[in-house]
Amino acid sequence: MKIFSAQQIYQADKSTIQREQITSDVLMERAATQLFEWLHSRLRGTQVNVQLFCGIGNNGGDGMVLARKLHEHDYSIKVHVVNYSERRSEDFLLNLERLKDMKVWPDFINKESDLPQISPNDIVVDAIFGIGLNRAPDDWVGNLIRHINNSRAFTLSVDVPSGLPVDRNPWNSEYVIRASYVLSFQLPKLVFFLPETGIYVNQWEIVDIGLDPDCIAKTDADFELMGRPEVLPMYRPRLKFSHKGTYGHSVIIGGSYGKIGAVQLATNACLSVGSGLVTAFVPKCGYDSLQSAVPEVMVLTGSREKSISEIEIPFEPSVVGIGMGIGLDDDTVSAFGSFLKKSNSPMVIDADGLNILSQNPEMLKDVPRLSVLTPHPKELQRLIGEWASDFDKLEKTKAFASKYDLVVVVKGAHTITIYNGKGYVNTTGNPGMATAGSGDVLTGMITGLLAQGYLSVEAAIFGVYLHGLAGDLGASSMGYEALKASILVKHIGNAYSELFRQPEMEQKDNAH
Ligand SMILES: NC(=O)C1=CN([C@@H]2O[C@H](COP(=O)(O)OP(=O)(O)OC[C@H]3O[C@@H](n4cnc5c(N)ncnc54)[C@H](O)[C@@H]3O)[C@@H](O)[C@H]2O)[C@@H](O)CC1
Ligand SMILES: Nc1ncnc2c1ncn2[C@@H]1O[C@H](COP(=O)(O)OP(=O)(O)O)[C@@H](O)[C@H]1O
Ligand SMILES: [K+]
Repeated sequence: MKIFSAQQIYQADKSTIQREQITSDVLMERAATQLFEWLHSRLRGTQVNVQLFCGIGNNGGDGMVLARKLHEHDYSIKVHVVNYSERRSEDFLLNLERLKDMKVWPDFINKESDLPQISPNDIVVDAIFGIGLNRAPDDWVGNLIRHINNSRAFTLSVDVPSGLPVDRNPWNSEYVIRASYVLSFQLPKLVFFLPETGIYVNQWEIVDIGLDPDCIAKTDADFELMGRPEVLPMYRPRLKFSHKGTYGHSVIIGGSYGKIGAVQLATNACLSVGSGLVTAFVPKCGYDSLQSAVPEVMVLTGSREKSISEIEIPFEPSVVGIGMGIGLDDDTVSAFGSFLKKSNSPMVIDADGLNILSQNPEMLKDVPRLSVLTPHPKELQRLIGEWASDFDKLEKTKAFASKYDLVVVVKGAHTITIYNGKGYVNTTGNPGMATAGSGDVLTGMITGLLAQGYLSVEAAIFGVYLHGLAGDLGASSMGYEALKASILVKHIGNAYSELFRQPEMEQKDNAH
């Protein structure tokens, strides 16, 4: 699913209005009807107080329409107009009149007003600001937002949490609604998925308001949300008359004294994701443990006991995954550098492999194009330098990836794969995966997918999705805390099955 900028959303609104030959208030009515249906299907007439806070733009207009519909269905409502500007939108005014025609009289909140009482049992509808927010809310509006947050009432935000701009970080983090639930029109917003701004969104859901599908299809989005429908078509089926050679020979290079487990996890994951053959290249101290822990894996060793000082692979691997637990010894660094110089096909680089690149940036030119780099935030920072915000981080990563023609997997709660100026936002995974070695598992999986012929960007996106799904399945049986990296590996097979399971309630199962 595409993720649009505010400008692109306005364009899609405009194009829908033109194409369907409707007026903008018809689109607003349609949007707010969806909001009403959502709320009504959950409340089913329950006598709860609904307090609607509506701005004076079109987001407030949506709130006005919702208020009218709730009133028509005998809900107990209180409507507040947050009167932050005299420049009221036409559709807001139109719907304010329609509400008054039904003898519902909103109160107008301005700078001098007392803050309204909100009980924790009320439902708050937040329709103060939408995607039109372009500067910090005034302090009195910010205080009202804080008051709503402090009420602990269930807060349903219309389109976006008010006070959260869609293309930058908020000016003042206190002046943003902490939404219990966001109903986002047609498409999700990038801010829902970034660590600095995703904290304002507990759960979100798309409401389909029928925006022009041609316009959406034609518009190039900088970011895309990767759910099952986007990932499934990337799957490469196994062929009946295939053999292990069909699915590639992966080589995992890494490990040092005390860090052989990283290679064990990566090789195991590489096999489980479907690589035909897997060889590990480790220092001598890793030989026995690897041979007994993962009998399917072949093991090569270097000449040293505790670290890698040269990398010699006596055959042409389909793909190499390198860096986990490899350490930063001088000899390891030069072995890594020489290995890069003689490598031509895409590889996967993780952990200390990335740290070596950060410390020796002249090596970057030797990284084969279309290689996949999998940094966690600290490793990314060492590679691309400090950033001012998540938005800045993504721009800098895009520039870095384009400069060296690489795929960069920015790991996090919503891992974002960056390639060719675009970002692919992952939807699977959970906080149980914040555990030692889960990154090693991901590296092994992406390597194993490349071995099977997936293109670099697809191996990264598909691997990240499947890795998160394995984590979700693991967490569903054992919870977050006990989830360990080795359990992720055990669930890779289940994750494949889950990918192909037909959800019974696909239509309704779209909350996040
Ligand atoms: N355009 C359309 O056809 C549709 C728009 N819809 C709604 O319209 C919303 C966008 O509406 P608007 O463009 O009117 O914008 P908003 O309702 O988000 O904001 C209202 C106006 O306030 C002003 N403003 C921005 N920041 C401010 C601040 N800090 N203090 C005071 N004033 C400020 C801006 O001029 C802005 O246009 C969407 O989020 C969505 O809820 C929906 O009704 C669906 C259809
Ligand atoms: N809160 C979270 N939600 C979802 N996924 C997470 C979360 N925290 C970590 N992960 C995932 O777990 C992996 C952690 O990788 P990394 O930090 O490299 O771990 P390690 O170095 O221990 O192997 C990444 O794929 C990341 O996306
Ligand atoms: K809002």
